[in-house]
Parts: sequence; structure tokens; C-alpha cells
Amino acid sequence: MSNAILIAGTTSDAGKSVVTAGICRWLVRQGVKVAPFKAQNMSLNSMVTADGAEIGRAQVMQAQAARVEPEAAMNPVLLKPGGDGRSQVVLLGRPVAEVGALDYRERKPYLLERSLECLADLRRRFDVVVCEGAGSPAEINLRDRDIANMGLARAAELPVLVVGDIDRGGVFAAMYGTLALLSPEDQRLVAGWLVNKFRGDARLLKPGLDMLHELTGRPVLGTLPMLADLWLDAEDSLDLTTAVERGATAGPHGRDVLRVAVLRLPRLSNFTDVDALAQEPGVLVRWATRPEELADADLVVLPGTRATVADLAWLRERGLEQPLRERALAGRPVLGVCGGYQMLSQRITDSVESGAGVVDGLGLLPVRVEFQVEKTLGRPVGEAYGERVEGYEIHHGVARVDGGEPFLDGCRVGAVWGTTWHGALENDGFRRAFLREVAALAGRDFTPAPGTSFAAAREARLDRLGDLIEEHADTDALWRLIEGGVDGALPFVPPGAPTARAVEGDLL
Ligand SMILES: NC(=O)CC[C@H](N)C(=O)O
Repeated sequence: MSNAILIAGTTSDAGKSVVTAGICRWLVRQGVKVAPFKAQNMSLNSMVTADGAEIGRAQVMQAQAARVEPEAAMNPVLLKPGGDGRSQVVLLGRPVAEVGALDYRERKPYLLERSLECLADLRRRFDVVVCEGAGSPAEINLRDRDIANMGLARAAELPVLVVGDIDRGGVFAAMYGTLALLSPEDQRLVAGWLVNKFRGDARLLKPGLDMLHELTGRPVLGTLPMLADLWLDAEDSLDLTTAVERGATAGPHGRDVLRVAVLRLPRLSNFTDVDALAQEPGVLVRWATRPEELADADLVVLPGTRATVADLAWLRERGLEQPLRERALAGRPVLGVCGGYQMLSQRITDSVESGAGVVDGLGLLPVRVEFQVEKTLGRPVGEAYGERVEGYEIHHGVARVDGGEPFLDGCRVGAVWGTTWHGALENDGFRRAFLREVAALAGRDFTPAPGTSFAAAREARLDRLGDLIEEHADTDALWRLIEGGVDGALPFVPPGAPTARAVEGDLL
């Protein structure tokens, strides 16, 4: 009994997260109790579990696909890059260190042990665990300390499926090469292929799939079509554009559309905050990095960021401070969320995240921010516009409010709102009330559509992923692999892994 599988990919963005979620949804529909797992996630898009642990957003989405409560064990290691070559290491939901790439390498054996414990624990409590790899399993320079791909598969004896992105081209070479650069022991676990993002004619593809099978001794277990408008809580910033650009919305409910400009901060975190806006019929969400892009926006959003002070400096360098001040003075709407809210403050004292000391904020809200070593992680519940609001918070900076009108945990002055809560806009009643007010202040004849449910839309997307697997993958073969592991000896494809060379010098 294997009761687990690892979904690896030939590249980042091959669709591992989506395939993992689709398999979770397919299995739960069959009555299987299933959990997602990713040993190590590098992402600035995270969420807080019910028991207060910070994990990658993709695993939260996959847990929703599996209809189970997300928990720390599903993503034991989360790396949050700071853009300065260093990352915050979050272990089992709590930050434990700030490290550079070499330091991190040193910690990997320890992190692999913790990850294996979590996986073993999940395997005890669930019928099946669907594991997601990270990047590619054939990163030959990193294989000796790998904890998320073949390192994990070997230690936990997981059968591996490799997903390839046919849309970017070179999928046969990528699949063949991925296998051929693995050692015989690693290759033993690679059981098959999944072609993802296919938009051509299946009859033309078929001979290629047969040849790949012959060349590698491993079958293609499915060809999944491109779902162009599928838009999910993406895993990392590579997918930054998908949340907004793929959120093709329906037309406006009133006569006007509402234009939302979201500042594309360099270290933007939790960009999923704007998903719910992008999904609202008649709301046009786009990223902005220049002053002129704010001019016609009815609402400007300053989103969360992993590096508040550094991104505030970026905002100033880009000449965005003045237009934001002018907007606020003219009573034109601005919303700051978490790091964006911190920027709207009078003053930021930060000897933790940036080490910059005391920095002037934009001064648009009567708030002072002081960074703490201890990270605040929580799932607050409150009320605004008479509507219940559930959110989540992930921050070191603590905001002290001294004036304005209360707004969630933050405040509002004129048309400027700030809160540390992420996810607030996912609450339908609150989002509609907020957008109604934005529309009124912006002088737009815009009415939010009454029936839009963010949760229902998310659920429908997860269902489509389940359908994708059911309709386009060989689910019998998939089940045999999950249940029984790799069946029999698979051929070795030369040359295999090159001999490992030592890593030298300072990588930073
Ligand atoms: N989630 C966020 O936007 C975090 C803001 C800021 N980097 C902090 O840690 O306080």
C-alpha cells in the first residue's frame, strides 16, 4: 500500500498545483479521505490555518479541493523570499529564521526530517496523500539536498508522476531529459507522465506520446487541456498576472464599470486579496506601477508586501506618492491592506524587517506602526457596513490607530481605508457594501451584482479541476499507482545523474 503520490513537474508553472488539486477533488468525490502535501514551498502567497499556522496558499486551495481543513503539516516548510537574497523560513507555520541560500542548504537535512514526520503523520490520518513537488526534480546541482522532489520521494517511497507544460513547447525533451538526468534509484520511482495545457489536436499528439512511452518505458497517464480562464490561488509570483488577467469578469451590473488599480509592489504578498474584486461583474482590476495608471482608477489598492519599508521606497522612487496624496485629498478611494496599510501610516519604526529604524509613512491615516520580532498570525472575525467579515493576518508590523473612523482592525479617514486583514474582500456582503461606497465616491453608476458568491466561484473552479482529471486522465492507472506504488521494474534511461560536485563560495 503506497497511499500517496508525488506530482513533480518538468518546470515551475507546469501545473503541479492545479493537477494536485484536481487529483484531490477527484479522490474526495470517490469517497477517499485525501490530504495535499508540499514539503517546501517558496511563496509570498500564504494563509493562516484555523490553529494559527502560516502555510502556502496553494496547499490551502488544495485542502479546499480535498474538502478538508488546511493544517500546518500540509506545508511544513514555507520560504518567503525578501528580495534581498534572504528568505524567511517558516517551519510548521511559524517563522524560525532568516537565511541566505547557503545557510538554507545547511538546514535542509533537518527540514527533510521534519517534512517526513509530517508526511508520515498525514499518511496515518488520511487514506491518500497527494504530494506536490517544487520546481523540477532534475535540478542536478541541488539534488543532494533536495527535500521536495526526489529526495522526498526516495525517503518516503512515493511513486512519481511528472507533469509537463506542452504550451511552452519542448515537452518531450523536457520529460525525457528530466528522467535521464536522474540516478537509477530515483528513476525507479518515476512511473509516468501527464501532459498539461494542451490545445492542439489529440490525433496529432498521439504518436509523440507513444514514442515517449517507448523511449522511457513510462506511459502518459493523461493529456489535460488548457483551461485558459482558470484562475486559482497561485503559488508564487510567477503567476502574478493570472489572478487578475484571467479573471475575465462579466459585464457591469449598473451602467458603469469600476476601475481598480492595484500597485504592483516588488515584494507583493497575498495578491489573492484582489481575486474577489477581479471576479465581481463589472470590476476591472489591473496592476499599476506608474502614476499615470492611477489617474482613471476609481479605487487604488496598496496590497500586502513582504518588505514594507523597501516597497515604500520603491513607491516613492516611482513617483507614486504625490498622486496618492492628491487622490486622498480629493476624496478619491484608496485601500491599504496589511503592508499597504502600514505604508499609509504616519510613521513606521522597523528594526526587524528592513532594519531601517524610523521611516515616514505616506501620512494618510492616523496610525503608527512598530515592527515586532514576533509575527502576528491570526484569523480575526469582525464587522463592517453591518456585514460579518472573516479575514486572516500575517505581519510583524503592529499598527496603533489614533483617530479616524474604525474600519475592521484599522481605520478610515475620508476615502482612505486601511486594515491588516487579508481576505476581507472575499466576504460577499462586505465586498458589495464596500464597492457600493467606492462607486458612490467615484461618481460611478456601478452596482455590484447581488448574487456573486466568492466561495461558490472558488468551489466551481475546484470542481473543474476534478473534472479535468476525471475526463482527461487514466484514473484507473492513477489509482493503481496511488494504491500500489510503482509496479515492477521500470527501465533505466541513461546517462543518469552526473556525479555531484561541491558547492563553493558565497552564493549571495
Ligand atoms: N502581510 C503583509 O502585508 C505583511 C506586512 C509586513 N511585511 C509585515 O510583516 O508586517
